[in-house]
Amino acid sequence: MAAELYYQAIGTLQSHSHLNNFDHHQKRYNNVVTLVARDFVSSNGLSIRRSNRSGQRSCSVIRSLASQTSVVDPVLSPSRSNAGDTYKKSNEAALILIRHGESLWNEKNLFTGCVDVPLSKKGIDEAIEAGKRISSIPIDVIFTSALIRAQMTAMLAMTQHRRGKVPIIMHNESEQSRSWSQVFSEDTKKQSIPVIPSWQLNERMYGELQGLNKQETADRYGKEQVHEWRRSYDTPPPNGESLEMCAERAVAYFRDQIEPQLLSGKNVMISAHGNSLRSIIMYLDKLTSQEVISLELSTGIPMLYIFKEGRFIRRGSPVAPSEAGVYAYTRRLALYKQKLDDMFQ
Ligand SMILES: O=C(O)[C@@H](CO)OP(=O)(O)O
Repeated sequence: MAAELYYQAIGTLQSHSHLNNFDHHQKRYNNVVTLVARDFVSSNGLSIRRSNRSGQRSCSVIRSLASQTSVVDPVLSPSRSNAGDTYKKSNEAALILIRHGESLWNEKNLFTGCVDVPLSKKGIDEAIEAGKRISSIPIDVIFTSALIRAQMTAMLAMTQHRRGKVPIIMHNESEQSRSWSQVFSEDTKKQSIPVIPSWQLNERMYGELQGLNKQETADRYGKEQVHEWRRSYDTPPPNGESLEMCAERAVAYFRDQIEPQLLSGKNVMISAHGNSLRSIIMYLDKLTSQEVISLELSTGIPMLYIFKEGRFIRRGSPVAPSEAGVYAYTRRLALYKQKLDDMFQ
């Protein structure tokens, strides 16, 4: 078992990159992943000392404790696990970030922003593939943007999850929608995962570029100008949002609504967009406004962080065709997977 898990860690060392054109940070992430592997080996009984040197960063002060969701996963419940004590002590939570699969406008190379376009056939396949990669990672609550491409991605990914819980969209738009979508069985609630949509996780509003072809726009305004609109931190596209403006609402939402869930031990998946996730990753990894320029996210590749002792620790990003062998599991994640193996094999 220890050896198998060690090789999963090594697998991650060899296959962690989802960040294109990101050499500088690649080195930093290599360090992090190396430390992850050391930590991992150490937690499996081998005597390799854990170093403090890492790219891990402290997260900001958690400002509030949100109410707990009613969903308690029996797989994680101490009473159902011989590793219950470990769960209590480890006090960690998984955070999965996923950019939606390819949309019909990604396929056509059009600026999309807040236009609500569904996934392409390729995007559907990517979402299902992403689901396979995270099928053994615990998920207690899902946050998505209000846009269908992020919601489709989350739902399609969850069809692959081995735990088999049902993702249910929470309709909090009005008192009536809340009341009309109530569930009256505690058992059924326990077999459900709340999916919380919010506009704050939407793609950056692309202003007057929405619907324009990216190549034609570059031909017209120049490659440099378009690159600045697309990747700079503080230059907004005409009448649209800069990454900085997008970060103001996406990171605030993350801090107010998502961090408290992680702090209370909930495992969270966020399904969102290239730029809303870039701004969140900038916050998690403490990137500078210069560094974030070269951060590119691929469609449909899940990224895993562990939230532990107030810090976000990147655990690698799988690029292999299946979930097995791509993540360096923490001890807690390995136990969860083992429990699923025991339950479903
Ligand atoms: O068009 C968009 O909404 C985004 C994401 O697809 O494009 P960009 O890569 O320019 O941020």
